[in-house]
Amino acid sequence: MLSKLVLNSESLNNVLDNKEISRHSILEIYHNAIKNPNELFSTAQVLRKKHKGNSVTFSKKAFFNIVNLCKDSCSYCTYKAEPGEEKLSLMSKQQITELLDLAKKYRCVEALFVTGEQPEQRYQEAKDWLKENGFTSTSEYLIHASEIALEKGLFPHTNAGNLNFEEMKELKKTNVSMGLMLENISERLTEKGMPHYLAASKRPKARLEILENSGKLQIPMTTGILVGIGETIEEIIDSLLTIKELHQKYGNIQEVILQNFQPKQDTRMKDEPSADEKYFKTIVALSRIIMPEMNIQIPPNLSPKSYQSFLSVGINDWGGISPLTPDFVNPEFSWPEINKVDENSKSAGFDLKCRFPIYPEFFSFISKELQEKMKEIQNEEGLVKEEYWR
Ligand SMILES: O=c1nc2n(C[C@H](O)[C@H](O)[C@H](O)CO)c3cc(O)ccc3cc-2c(=O)[nH]1
Ligand SMILES: C[C@H]1O[C@@H](n2cnc3c(N)ncnc32)[C@H](O)[C@@H]1O
Ligand code: MET
Ligand code: SF4
Repeated sequence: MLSKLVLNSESLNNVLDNKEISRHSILEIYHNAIKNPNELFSTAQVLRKKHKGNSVTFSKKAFFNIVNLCKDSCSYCTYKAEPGEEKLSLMSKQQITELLDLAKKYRCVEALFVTGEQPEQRYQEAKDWLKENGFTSTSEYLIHASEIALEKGLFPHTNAGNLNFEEMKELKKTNVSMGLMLENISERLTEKGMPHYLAASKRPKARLEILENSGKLQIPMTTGILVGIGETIEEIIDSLLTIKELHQKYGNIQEVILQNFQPKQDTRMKDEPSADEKYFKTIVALSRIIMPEMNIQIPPNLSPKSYQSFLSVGINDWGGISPLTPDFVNPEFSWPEINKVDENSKSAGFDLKCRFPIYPEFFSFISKELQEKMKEIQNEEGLVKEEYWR
């Protein structure tokens, strides 16, 4: 397969020969791809086949919108609620338990716990809610929720923004993996008028520190970038190189999500265009050549008409797909039916597989107890797909 690909680009030939690629070459590849993307796309495809074969994975999940009060304000976000708003979510222990039971009935394997950024630091409502449930911090509550999830046979994956070292250390006991989007490594995007101006937790230094901590703790980590928020291509490439360096240093990045920005009413970015599909695809392919062995994910609901075409530019994962809860971050984009994703993956030439919220390559990072619990519901080949996508 490799020898069949005849490329004009010396840089892409180097990539196929497993040579390290410089920032300068990546930029050059990008600019050539803007004129004609074929060589970049076929290189990404070859690497994808080489490292991931013909399979594409997903995790069957339920999305727990634990608390959406948030001390930050990103200009693109409608997840965040203010006290009194209709969309405000403050899940009680009982609501969490009920949703876990329902998720189990639907045969979900993942409980995705999402929160705003340290809500109790800014809102009395959050403090009261924690107190009513018997806790003093959001992370304490998440630790408790994760324990119940495990008891019920679901595997927790928490993305609660910037948690500190001790909080992550505690959550590692029950979470098979955790998530934190880098978003972007650019300081410029935190300046006045930019999307992260009012979000201290999105300062690159702050996010990096958390990701570094996840490395020191050897937590299988999901991270990624948000594409289309006014960044330059240099800033995208620097963000991808940052993730690559983190992984070279600690070995714990299990997947990279490439999330395409979608504008929303009632946000400061409502009049900005959504991420351009050609631009987005080029970035997907660049990610594959920068990190040939990485698990690379795009959410299918954010490209409803064309998600399957991303299989031929380098992705190998669809992320969490929920049969019962909305995507509370992008509620206007419902998740496709798993059957449909199967069909579409198949007609593009790929084999859909169900995975846990931790990829098999990382099983050794987590406790024996957690590994045993996962083994209870799978056979030698992993999760039996037919059982998990109805
Ligand atoms: O695998 C993950 N996917 C995460 N995703 C991806 C999510 O499952 C969906 O695929 C996308 O939101 C699609 O809109 C998030 C999406 C959000 O919009 C907000 C938060 C997250 C957090 C995670 C996460 O921690 N891990
Ligand atoms: C949880 C993740 O959801 C993503 N996120 C937040 N708002 C949007 C939006 N408008 N469009 C796409 N993704 C978004 C961010 O990347 C955040 O980290
Ligand atoms: C909708 S964002 C949810 C997770 C966290 N608040 C973050 O931005 O990273
Ligand atoms: S994206 Fe996360 S940190 Fe930013 S406002 Fe929304 S909930 Fe808060």
